[in-house]
Amino acid sequence: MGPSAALGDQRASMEVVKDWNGIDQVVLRAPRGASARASLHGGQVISWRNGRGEELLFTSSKAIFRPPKAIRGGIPLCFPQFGNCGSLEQHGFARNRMWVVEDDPPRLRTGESTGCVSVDLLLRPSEEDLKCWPHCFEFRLRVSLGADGDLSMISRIRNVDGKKFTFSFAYHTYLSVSDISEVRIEGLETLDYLDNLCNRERFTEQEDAITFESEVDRVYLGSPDVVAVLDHGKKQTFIIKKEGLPDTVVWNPWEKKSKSIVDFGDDEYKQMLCVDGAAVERPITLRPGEEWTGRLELSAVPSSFCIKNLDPTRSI
Ligand SMILES: O=P(O)(O)OC[C@H]1O[C@H](O)[C@H](O)[C@@H](O)[C@@H]1O
Repeated sequence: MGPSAALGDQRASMEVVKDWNGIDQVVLRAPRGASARASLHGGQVISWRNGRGEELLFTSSKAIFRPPKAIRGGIPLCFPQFGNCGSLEQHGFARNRMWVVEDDPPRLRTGESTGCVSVDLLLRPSEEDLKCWPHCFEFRLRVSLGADGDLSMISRIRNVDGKKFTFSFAYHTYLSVSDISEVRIEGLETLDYLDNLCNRERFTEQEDAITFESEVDRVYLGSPDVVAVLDHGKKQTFIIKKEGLPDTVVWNPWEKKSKSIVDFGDDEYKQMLCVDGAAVERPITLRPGEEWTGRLELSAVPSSFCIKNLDPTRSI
């Protein structure tokens, strides 16, 4: 074993394993030890670990890892509907379907970085899906890990139908936090938001930073493409960068709602916070042959690396 291997260095790798229900999971490993795991159930990233092996995403101890239930945790994909504003089941069906690995996907735009290891997943509608949402689409998801352990996700949704269709979308990202009372979000101050707890009424954020003392369920509108989630307990900051996704959803169910969610522990709201790059207020319309791209990039850095070092105008 060479000296670098002794320090935990390894080659980037991708491996397909079975979970305890026999469902395939794709495990990505970056050279300095970071890893990510995506289940073909929902095309859902269910784990993202840093180079020290620490889990950065929350998954409930009561999560059910079998269709037709979505997995409570990780990064469910809400498509073609976010929430319950529409005729479909809550958050659409993509998170409950079996995806496939695509070995030879169409190329991304030139110049797009794809990390040091990645996997491409694909969802096409089934006959049943077409009965409730009669639109032919191809949803391609690339999940990548950078050499530094950053997690990036690129969603490409293509209209392969003969007529236009409209959808909403979210990367419903369950971040793992030390304690919700130790967490604040920077980057959403002064924005307007729709409050799901008040019939989606529109308000303007008055706080300098968002902190948590009760249930929160909001869609921040026209949010910047870089938002920071500071966790004082872990002295760690999540940097969330997005592209093609105008809104940011913030959700914590708090005590009472937690007790009503069957696949969620009564006290688990303390260890999680959902901050989603999303397109909710203005759904996306694709004409036949058109494709939409929405990107999300997550990094976890020591909090001493302050948000002021970030340039919100830099695209990902
Ligand atoms: O329980 P789920 O269907 O996974 O939804 C969990 C939550 O997702 C989003 O954050 C919505 O804004 C919430 O209203 C919803 O409660």
